[in-house]
Parts: sequence; structure tokens; C-alpha cells
Amino acid sequence: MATVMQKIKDIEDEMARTQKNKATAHHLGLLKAKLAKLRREILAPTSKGGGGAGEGFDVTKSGDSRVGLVGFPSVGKSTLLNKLTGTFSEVASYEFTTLTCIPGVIKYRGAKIQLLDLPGIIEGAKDGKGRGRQYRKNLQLHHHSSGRNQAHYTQEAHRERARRIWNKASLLCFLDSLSLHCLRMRKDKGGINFTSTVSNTLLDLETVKAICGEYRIHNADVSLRYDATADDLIDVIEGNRMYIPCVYAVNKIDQVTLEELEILDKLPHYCPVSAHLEWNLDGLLEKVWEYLDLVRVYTKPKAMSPDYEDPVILSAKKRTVEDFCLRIHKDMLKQFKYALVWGSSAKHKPQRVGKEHELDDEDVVQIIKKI
Ligand SMILES: Nc1nc2c(ncn2[C@@H]2O[C@H](COP(=O)(O)OP(=O)(O)OP(=O)(O)O)[C@@H](O)[C@H]2O)c(=O)[nH]1
Ligand SMILES: [K+]
Ligand SMILES: [Mg+2]
Repeated sequence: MATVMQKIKDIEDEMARTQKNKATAHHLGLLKAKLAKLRREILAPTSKGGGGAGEGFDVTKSGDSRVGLVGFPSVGKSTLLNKLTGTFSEVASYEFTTLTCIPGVIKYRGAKIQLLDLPGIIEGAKDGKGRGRQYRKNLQLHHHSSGRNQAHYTQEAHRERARRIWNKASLLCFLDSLSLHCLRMRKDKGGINFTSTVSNTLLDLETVKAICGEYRIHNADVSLRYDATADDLIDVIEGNRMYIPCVYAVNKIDQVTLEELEILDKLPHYCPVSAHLEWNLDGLLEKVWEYLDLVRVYTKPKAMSPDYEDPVILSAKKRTVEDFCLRIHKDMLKQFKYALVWGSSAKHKPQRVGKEHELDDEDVVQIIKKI
């Protein structure tokens, strides 16, 4: 019987032989799904109770949201953590200085953001090499997103140079607080439905059906929120990826020429910094803040002025008055009568609202309780 490795090789050979075009798209999709399943077999722990696989780094979540620093060894992750949080994480010129996850806290605009310094990743980490599995479990990284973004930003001629700089000094700040599922599936009756809210060029119904079929999924609504690939779909089916926003902080710009900077400038979601010389750290924080998409809500006790020092931090996706109450106290809703809101979400000053009302950044809220 063919070994798993043999089977993988056979499929890879077949994929290499198969011409890429519309007619073969669904067959290629099918092969990719088979490949993903075989790879998972290899990665699955063979000994029972052996543990290890899939363990996250042992760090207690704290603060209003989390940001992980991910990047190749010696790109300056620890230097950045130290500068931004005042924590101590060892810095050295050799690779793999940091061997565990070191947390620090950034206090920014009234929010506490936990920053995680992580050991350097190596090629193939996403397939479970090195500490890849730990990464995956902990932050549920989406390595493809970097691939996709990188593919967009340069022409062929620039790609190699950009990659070189990229490998030398890029950090990915993965923002862990919001999960942005770009692809959604729902099991249901009625076969496979395929819809898309954006123009999609990479997947068609037949390919989607072929891939789903390989996983014995016969009823599902597959809806795309971006131009997803067959690999993306497989990831979602395998359930091992979460799509989270990220900022590409390109470090060590003190060592990069102006010409190189211009190339990097075409990166989407990009922010140049020098952690060592503390260049543009404010810019990075501002960008991270923007991507975290948090909402600050100031509480106003009765007959007193609002507390602007210590806002309640909500995510832009969950920012109703109810979410606000739950953050203050779990029993608050029981006593809730209505709320008064000042700020951009309010039509009057103040507006009287119910618990479904959605709050905006920097709104002021006073909760009126039942007597
Ligand atoms: N020129 C320059 N050097 C930097 C900068 N940031 C960090 N370095 C240097 O890069 C080297 C590696 O920095 P670290 O902070 O240890 O890198 P790391 O990404 O945490 O490395 P690992 O933990 O080994 O993965 C050190 O010698 C730093 O002094 C920078 O902005 N400019
Ligand atoms: K290092
Ligand atoms: Mg380090």
C-alpha cells in the first residue's frame, strides 16, 4: 500500500502535470483538498496522549485586546516589545533568542492592549514545523493572507528584492481581538449554494462542489466575502484558520535605502518603523489602533461629569448598550430601564435609548436603572 508521503507525491505530480484553466479548476480544487487531508494525517499526533501538538503558548489573556508579533528570527520583535511596553524581553543578534511567548501591555487611548512577543517563525511553520502548531493554536494565524497581500503589491521585477527586505525586517502584528471570517459555511438542506458579495475570479460552483464533496459535505451555503482561493476554502472546511486583520510593520528602516523604502511603500497594511531608534512607533500604534477597531465609551454617573480617564472598551462589532452593560456588571441588565447617550451615535443631547442602541467611539453613556 502506498504510504501517505507517496500519495502526497503522486497528487503533487498530477497537479504539476495538469494545466491551469477554467476547465481543470474544479479538478485541481479536488486534488488540493485531497492533499490537505493527507498533510493533516501526517501532522496528526500518532501516539495517543502524547500531547504537544496544538498546544498554545501559555499566556493569560489580559487587557481589552491582544496583538501578537510574528516574524522571522531577529527581525526585531523583542526590541519592539521592549520599546512599546517597557517589558524586558531579551534582544540579541542571533536567531531564536526568544523561545517562549513574552507578554507586555501597551496603554493607549485609555485601552490596555496586550502585546505578545513570540519566538521567530521559520518557513513551513504553518505546516507544523518548529513551533508552527503552537502559533496556530495560540493566535490562529493566517499565513496565506500575507502571501496574498505580498503577491499584489509588486511587479515581478521588484518581488525578489521586496521579499529579501521583507524576510530581514518584517513583523506581522496580528490583531487578535476581532475575528474576521471572510468565508462562511453553514450546514443545511438544499445542496451546495455558492454566493459571493464581491466579484470572485478564483472559485466557481463546480470547484466548490468538488472540494465540499471530498469532505462529504453535501449541504452548505458557501458565501465569499473576498476573492478566495481553493486553498482558502479548504482551510475553512478544515476549520483550522481564522481570518484576522494584520498590520505589516517593517522594522529596521534605518538600514534600508530610500529606493527600497519606495518599494515597500506599495505594501498594503504597511507601517515602516525602526524599533531600535524608536522611529515611527507612534505611527505604528495609531495604525494598530485603527485596525483593532475599538470603541471607547465613557460612563457618566448620575449628576456627575463623565469619567474620561477610564473608558469601557468595546469592539466595533459588539457595541450596543447591552454589550456596554455586560462589560460593567453581569447583573446590570436586570436593573436596566433605559440609557442616556451623548455623542455621535445620539440624535439629541442626550438621546434616550434602549439596550439595542449601537454606540460610537467616544460616546458618553448614563444608565438609568429601574427603581
Ligand atoms: N538597525 C536596527 N537593528 C535592530 C532594530 N530592531 C532590532 N534590531 C537588532 O536586531 C537584532 C535582533 O533583535 P531582536 O529584538 O532580538 O529580534 P527578534 O525578532 O526578537 O529575534 P528572535 O527572538 O531571535 O526571533 C538585535 O541585534 C537588535 O538590536 C532596528 O530598528 N534597527
Ligand atoms: K534575535
Ligand atoms: Mg525575540
